[in-house]
Amino acid sequence: MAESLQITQLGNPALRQQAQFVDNIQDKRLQQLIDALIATAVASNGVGIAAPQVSQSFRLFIVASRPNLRYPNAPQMEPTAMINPQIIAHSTEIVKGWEGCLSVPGIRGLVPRYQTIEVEYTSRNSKVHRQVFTDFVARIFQHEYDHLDGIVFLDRVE
Ligand SMILES: O=C(NO)N[C@@H](Cc1ccccc1)C(=O)O
Ligand SMILES: [Zn+2]
Repeated sequence: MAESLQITQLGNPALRQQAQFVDNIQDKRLQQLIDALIATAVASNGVGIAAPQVSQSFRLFIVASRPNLRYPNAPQMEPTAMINPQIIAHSTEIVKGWEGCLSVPGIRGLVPRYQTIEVEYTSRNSKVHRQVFTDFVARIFQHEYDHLDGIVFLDRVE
């Protein structure tokens, strides 16, 4: 298991950068960053983490939903690296749900998100995926996707 990295906190400008498109997915350093992000999410009991949260301004995040103390009813899934992700379509339905952020410790907020989204992303083996996510996994995706544009959940709390 790779070592986990220090998480950039709110107030650090690195969290507000516009992250850059990933050109070479097979680059060794990028693959090591993916391993470190997964280790960091697991070590922090997170269900997701985005590269800007370790001050790496790449359009890359991990979605790692699994039931844990912080989100006991989270669905179980394999931690998945999503590279150059896009939201292709979304439901009109919007639902509010509680979110936290590893970069904003100790604070939760009620955040409106699309209930269902159709997404496209490239996985770490350079395969392009198109999938539909709903409810909590859709929420995590939208939360991480925001980080790639320097947006944090507090910006969306009504
Ligand atoms: O800070 C992050 N990811 O950026 N991690 C959050 C992700 C998250 C997203 C949406 C709802 C709940 C939780 C976490 O608490 O694991
Ligand atoms: Zn976050």
